[in-house]
Amino acid sequence: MYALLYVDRYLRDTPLTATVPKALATELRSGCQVVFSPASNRRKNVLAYVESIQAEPDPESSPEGSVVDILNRGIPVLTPVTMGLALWISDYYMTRPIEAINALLPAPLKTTVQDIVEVPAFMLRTLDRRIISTQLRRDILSLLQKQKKLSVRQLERRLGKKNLYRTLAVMERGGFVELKKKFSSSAPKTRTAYRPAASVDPEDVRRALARAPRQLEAFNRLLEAPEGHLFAGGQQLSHQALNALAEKGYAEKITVELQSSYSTGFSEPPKIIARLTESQQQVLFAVRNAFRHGSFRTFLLHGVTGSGKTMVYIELLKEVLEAGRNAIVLVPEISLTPQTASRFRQHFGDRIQILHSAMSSREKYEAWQRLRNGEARIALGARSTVFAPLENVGAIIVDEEHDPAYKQDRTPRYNGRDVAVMRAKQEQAVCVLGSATPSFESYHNAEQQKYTLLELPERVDHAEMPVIRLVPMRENRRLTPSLSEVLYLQIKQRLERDEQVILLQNRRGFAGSVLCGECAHIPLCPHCHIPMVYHARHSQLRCHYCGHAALFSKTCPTCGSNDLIYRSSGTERIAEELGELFPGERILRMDVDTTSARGAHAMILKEFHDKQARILLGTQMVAKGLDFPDVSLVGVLMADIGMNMPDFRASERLFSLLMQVAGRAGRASIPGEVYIQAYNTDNPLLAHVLGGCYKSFYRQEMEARRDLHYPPFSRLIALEFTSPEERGAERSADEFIGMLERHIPTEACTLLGPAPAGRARLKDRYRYQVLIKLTTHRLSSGLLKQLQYELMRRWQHQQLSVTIDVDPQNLM
Ligand SMILES: Nc1ncnc2c1ncn2[C@@H]1O[C@H](COP(=O)(O)OP(=O)(O)OP(=O)(O)O)[C@@H](O)[C@H]1O
Ligand SMILES: [Zn+2]
Repeated sequence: MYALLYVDRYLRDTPLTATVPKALATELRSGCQVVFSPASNRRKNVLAYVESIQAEPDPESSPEGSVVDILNRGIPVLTPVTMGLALWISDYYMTRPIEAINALLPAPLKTTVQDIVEVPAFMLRTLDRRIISTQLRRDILSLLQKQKKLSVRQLERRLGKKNLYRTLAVMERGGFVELKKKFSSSAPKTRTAYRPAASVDPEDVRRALARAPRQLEAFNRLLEAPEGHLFAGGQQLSHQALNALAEKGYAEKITVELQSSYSTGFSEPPKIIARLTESQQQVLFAVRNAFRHGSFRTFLLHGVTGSGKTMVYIELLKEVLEAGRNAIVLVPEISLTPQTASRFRQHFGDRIQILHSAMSSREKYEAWQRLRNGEARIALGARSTVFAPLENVGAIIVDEEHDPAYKQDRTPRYNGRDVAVMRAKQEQAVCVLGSATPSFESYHNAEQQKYTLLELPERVDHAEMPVIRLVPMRENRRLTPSLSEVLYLQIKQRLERDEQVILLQNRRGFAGSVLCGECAHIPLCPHCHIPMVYHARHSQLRCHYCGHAALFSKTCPTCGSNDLIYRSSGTERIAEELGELFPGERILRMDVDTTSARGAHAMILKEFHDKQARILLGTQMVAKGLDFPDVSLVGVLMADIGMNMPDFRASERLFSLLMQVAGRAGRASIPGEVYIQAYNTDNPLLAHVLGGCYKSFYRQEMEARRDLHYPPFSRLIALEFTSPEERGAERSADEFIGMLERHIPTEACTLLGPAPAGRARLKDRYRYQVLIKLTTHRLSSGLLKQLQYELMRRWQHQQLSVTIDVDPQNLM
């Protein structure tokens, strides 16, 4: 027998043939993970995946080695559907099948170093020699009896024998051994927390701390902590203050076990929703009918912010589970939307498996196994959750389908949303793409009847859409560099009424750049040649692309002048300005810098949810899915950020950001208002935002896209040529265009470039781009890949790397 295999680290486009020994033949199935032993070097075993099994060898390819062992107890790690997806991805996104396969399996499954064998406790007593039929099995058992636990590697070494997995799996089925994975973090995760000391009277403590405001505040917050304790390092709760409290005996240090896998660190009391609204029911009815029909169909659910899309998903999934089928829910980034995840969890309990990037290897591995063996029936998580090892999937939901986070920015550069549609097709499932601001691609597909459009034009419970107002910054009095008097008064009013405010500034750090008023010098990143961002807290300049950091000095490094101008405020500076305008008010800041610690997002959102703070300031993170009833005001500090980016999707992105953040206001009984500060008030996009109308914006933008043949009127393939040598990057791109033109008719596509990329140099590499616009034809994946390899081979001396990005989301 022969198997066609995709072998790890063998960068090939087609599977290779391997012989299968008789002993393995009955167990081997397609999708199995196996050990491949190449004929050229018998000792160099590699992991591989079985594409298919054949009785006869391929007449064109002779066997290159053999399958010597089967992993994962012979249970295929790829189902026919996920194998099909991997092959589709490698073809559509022009990568190698093994790269796609590796992308869809969790890391712990792709290594055998943690594999261990144990003897189950009872076996130690009841070893029955008659059952242990072979010498090898007896040897294994006697070794294990001495050691109780050995890694598979150790076992192999001691026995001087390799490829024991199949034997071990047979022995495991007989109950003689247990095969496990050992993870370094075997102990449950814990964290130090603080709680008020039991023996003290809060009033005494408050008096004693009258002169230590930080400690006093920390103590007050401990008293109010919902779970009775707080962790250090969260917003403004410094280790120092808490330690001081502990030393004085006012607080106690305790160790708290962190909840595992599904927990996102955010929870809220369940909300009882008696019944769906009329429009929710209509939408549910349409999707449910398609589901009952049992055939593939994709819906685009265009529902305004706060229209109750989540409840529709939940009701649909209830029916899917009842019908005995399974489901997948994709969200852009789970840490940013813990609220959505927790609502699903409330309804489905253990039947849902939440996949979280902050999970440990062990948690990831266990979650994967739970889905593979049917213990959990809904997988919810970010884009890679589309590969969940579930069988018989009946529905796939993609929440906030417009979000660019669905696109993976490394090989394979797939879009989770598009893979979701492909998977639904292969599973004969319904697929629901939901958004208040659908991507143009999806809306166009709906107009073309490829998707079925469903709408939720109103908010639930008669909540009104927020009123949106523009604040032209040139004409308005400013109280600080970033805050107009108008917005200030609005914030003040909300605080007086004890309502909440969300403020958006889509730039982090203190100042986007620092300009010398004397000599006009701007510090640039030495690796990327773009302005370094000033971070006041660490007194550092940082490059936001490569992370390079340098010490900030208050004098200009070239002329020594003290006259430095801080341009383009970031969240850090705005937090400082707000602190001055609203002394004593706690301001939560949410951006990449404040959320790097595990669980930090959830902590900030929880504090805001519990009204321990009334102002939440942040980057685009604050625009995502938050559903807090007391938020009555949303302020955008500078809508101009992102207006003039050289990317044809810049307007679409900004429109959707503004609409999404506006949508956080007035979601319950308190009406919402939105104030948008902008300099460039003529930008037509703003008029559409003020009108709150997606369709009018879509129509207008689509005209421009049609004229310029941009997606959805064409398909784009972006190629990037990078090299430490500028010449190499540019010339190879040129050569590529020449080669491509020789291979394809000119009318098949438009070629743009080569041109330096939006960020022409990143991390010491020069970047040149070529953009292929395909209006009618398709390009064969094989041709482009062949040209790619050819070029990399020819320009090896300049360390050229060429990446192909199909349907690129980011042209910078
Ligand atoms: N039928 C209903 N009756 C009462 N309240 C409801 C109903 N359906 C949903 N809600 C509530 O309405 C609020 C908004 O719902 P949800 O968060 O699902 O909106 P959404 O459409 O996802 O909005 P966004 O696009 O802004 O994320 C939630 O608090 C939800 O609990
Ligand atoms: Zn840099």
